[in-house]
Amino acid sequence: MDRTTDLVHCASKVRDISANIDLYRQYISLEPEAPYVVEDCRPAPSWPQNGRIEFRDFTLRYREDLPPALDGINLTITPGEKIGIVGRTGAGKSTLVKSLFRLVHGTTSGTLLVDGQDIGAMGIGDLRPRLGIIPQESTMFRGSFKRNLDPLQEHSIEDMWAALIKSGIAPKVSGQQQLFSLCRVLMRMRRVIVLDEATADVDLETDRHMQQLIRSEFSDRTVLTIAHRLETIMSSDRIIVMDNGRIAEIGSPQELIDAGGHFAGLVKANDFGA
Ligand SMILES: Nc1ncnc2c1ncn2[C@@H]1O[C@H](COP(=O)(O)OP(=O)(O)OP(=O)(O)O)[C@@H](O)[C@H]1O
Repeated sequence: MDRTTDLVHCASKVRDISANIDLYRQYISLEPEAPYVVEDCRPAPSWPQNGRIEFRDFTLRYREDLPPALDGINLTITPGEKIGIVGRTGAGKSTLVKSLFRLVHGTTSGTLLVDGQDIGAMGIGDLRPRLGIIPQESTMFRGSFKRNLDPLQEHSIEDMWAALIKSGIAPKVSGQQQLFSLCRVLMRMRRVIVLDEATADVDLETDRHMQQLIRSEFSDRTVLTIAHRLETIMSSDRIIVMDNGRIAEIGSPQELIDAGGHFAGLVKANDFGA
């Protein structure tokens, strides 16, 4: 009986050890994060001043054996432009915006410039904090409300209150976390702001409130929006339709409606009318 117990004990130990080995293998196979700062390629403290984005023949593969998730993207977004991004699932929408933050691990070719600066050459510590993002799922961590809102402690309490009041976070019952992310972005007011399905989980009223705020507060900022609801991006200056890692359609909403392609189909299906 004792031997059986010993055997069971041993078997469970072996299972634990092999699970740890698997975990260790996963850790050592993780790609190292890019350098935080590259001394000879540091942007000016005021960068980016305008918010011009240029993808030049930009290709990204998550793995060598996979087809490109972005395939030869050539795109110039002018300062202050509002860009809506749509496309089927897996079309490359998230990869496109995450590339701006270098949040995707993979191999790239071509260049991605923000205000003339090659973002692939600089450290991620000089890149990521200079751009704004409202992701689909906001990160909250243990700590005070203020610490969550301003983790780097860059802002005054007045700035924080101004952002909180503008966002209308207090009386809202739904979308609190998204409004919290909006507050963070409102406090920092970066030149380039990305909304990656930011309002997918909020109700229509909160979505409209956020869009209205983005239009008024970020009127001179470059804003890229991947939208769950078509309504969210109908007032964009230009719409990009992604398909299979490529830009399939690009133009103003009306131009794309007139062209009668994928976007026009979406508009019709959503009963927006031409
Ligand atoms: N971490 C990853 N590793 C490998 N392939 C990935 C990874 N993330 C995305 N892909 C692939 O890259 C392509 C583009 O994905 P991406 O998430 O950018 O599309 P999407 O248009 O944002 O889709 P969705 O609307 O579903 O979010 C897809 O073929 C997807 O399967």
